[in-house]
Amino acid sequence: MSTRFTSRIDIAGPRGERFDEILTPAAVDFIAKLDNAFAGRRRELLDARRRRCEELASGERSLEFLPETRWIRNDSSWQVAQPAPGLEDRRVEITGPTDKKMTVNALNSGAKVWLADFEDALSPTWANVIGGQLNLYDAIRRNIDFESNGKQYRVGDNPATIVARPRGWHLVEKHIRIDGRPVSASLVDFGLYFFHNARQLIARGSGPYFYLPKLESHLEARLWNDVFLLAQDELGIPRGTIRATVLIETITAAFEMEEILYELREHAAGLNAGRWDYIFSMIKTFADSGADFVLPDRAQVTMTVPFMRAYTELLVSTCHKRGAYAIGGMAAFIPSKDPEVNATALEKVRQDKEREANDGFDGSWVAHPGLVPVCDEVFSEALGGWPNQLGRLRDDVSVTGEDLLNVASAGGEVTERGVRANINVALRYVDSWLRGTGAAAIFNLMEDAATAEIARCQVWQWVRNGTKLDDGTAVTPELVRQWLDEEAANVRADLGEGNRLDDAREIFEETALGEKLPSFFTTCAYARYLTDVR
Ligand SMILES: CC(=O)SCCNC(=O)CCNC(=O)[C@H](O)C(C)(C)COP(=O)(O)OP(=O)(O)OC[C@H]1O[C@@H](n2cnc3c(N)ncnc32)[C@H](O)[C@@H]1OP(=O)(O)O
Ligand SMILES: O=CC(=O)O
Ligand SMILES: [Mg+2]
Repeated sequence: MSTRFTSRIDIAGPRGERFDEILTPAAVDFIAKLDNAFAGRRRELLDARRRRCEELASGERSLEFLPETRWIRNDSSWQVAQPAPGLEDRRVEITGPTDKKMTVNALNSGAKVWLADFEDALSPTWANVIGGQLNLYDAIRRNIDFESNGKQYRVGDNPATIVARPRGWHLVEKHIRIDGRPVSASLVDFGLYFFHNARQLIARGSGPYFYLPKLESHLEARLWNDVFLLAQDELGIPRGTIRATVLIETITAAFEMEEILYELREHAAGLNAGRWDYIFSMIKTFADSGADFVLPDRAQVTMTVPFMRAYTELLVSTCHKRGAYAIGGMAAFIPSKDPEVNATALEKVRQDKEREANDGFDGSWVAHPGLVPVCDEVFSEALGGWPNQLGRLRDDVSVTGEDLLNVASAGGEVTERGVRANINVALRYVDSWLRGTGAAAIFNLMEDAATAEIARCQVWQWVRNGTKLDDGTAVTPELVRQWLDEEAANVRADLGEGNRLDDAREIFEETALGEKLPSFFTTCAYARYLTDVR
């Protein structure tokens, strides 16, 4: 179905129940204003990404702290905005998709913040995108009570502060078209949430807050800042009301952390160490740069390997120098009904949070309500009565560009088990994503889009480099195809009827075994499988 709101805007896609409450003419018009103002710059920045990527791959260029922005790093006079209402204490942040049940559960989880996810944990079907907006709309207005399986769901008295995470700049939303062009998915997710909820949130003592994913440069942060300025002006909301926490989850952004905070300083709340996409970015950026950049099995790339420590140490010291919160990342372990597995998971999460708290982070992420208490306990002890650790300036930290790029420092090895694990988890996750679920529990771990990206990129890198396994066998396309057949058969036996394994396999083959390494599996898989709109 296709409905014309104005001469320029088309909404294509099924009209779900109450979708018209989100896709009002005024809201869609607001998206169109954002698109008109920023679509061109978005395209230019995506071109700049591509050019930089090619230059890095060909060795024409290397990564360094930018000489032209040294003045920003050397100017000690600037700080980011003061913490906004509801964001003063961020010791525990729960993340999760915006389906109805998870929305209520996350808000009631005891976490200080809920990252309402339209990104790594989203399968961007039209139903999920607009349904998620509806759930947020209802939850903010305390109008989301329901019953399911005999359990009452109702937002309690002290809910978490909502921080919405729109999709990244690389994605489009094909169901909203302006002059025939699909609109930036970032602008759709941001725009609809902001348009409908900013005033409500402010009236309730909170505000319109965002996590910004997958930025690759400070110029992309500048674009977001300009989006915020226009959006606030359009709705007559004072500039500086929005707060944004930027995920540092690409290697190029790690070289521009201070500049990113500077660009957004009027709206900046902090930086987050998005470890999974960071690993993905590291592999992708240097996939063709030779053996020195080949990472070992995914399970061996932990937060304690030197190049990952360099990144988190730099993040904390950069944030605290500028009065910004440093928020830790996601340990993938989730609670289990098996007491032994559960105890191990809780212990692993505890160790992860202890390391972050000791390093000076102001809070961290958990994937499940059952992990809120452990994160709370660890950070409460480290904070010692304060809402943050901004006072810990970490002047002792000195991280060089070489430290950030020292992939070889990870050591470790590549094994048959590691290759098979990547194939297996990628198939399972992509199957889930194609069926509309963007976060899944797989072998007692929380897996999302970043996992599948790491898994298929590692395979590509190992094949490209003819990497030798621990037993001396080289990783070849033929070997991977043989293991792919075997792993697909195993996975099929578990998934049963109605699975999308054949499609998942096709996506894996294209994105892990093709001649070129695609930037994201989500972009092509979205266009091919999640929408009929061409
Ligand atoms: C790389 C990154 O970007 S990390 C951030 C993105 N990823 C995420 O946000 C993933 C968040 N986590 C999840 O989605 C889920 O925890 C999963 C999919 C991993 C597991 O979910 P489930 O299989 O439902 O777990 P489980 O059965 O243990 O859930 C128990 C209860 O907790 C709820 N729950 C589990 N995780 C969450 C969550 N993150 N938010 C809110 N509620 C949750 C379930 O809805 C369920 O509620 P119920 O008792 O009312 O039915
Ligand atoms: O978004 C978080 C990450 O780790 O990736
Ligand atoms: Mg991420």
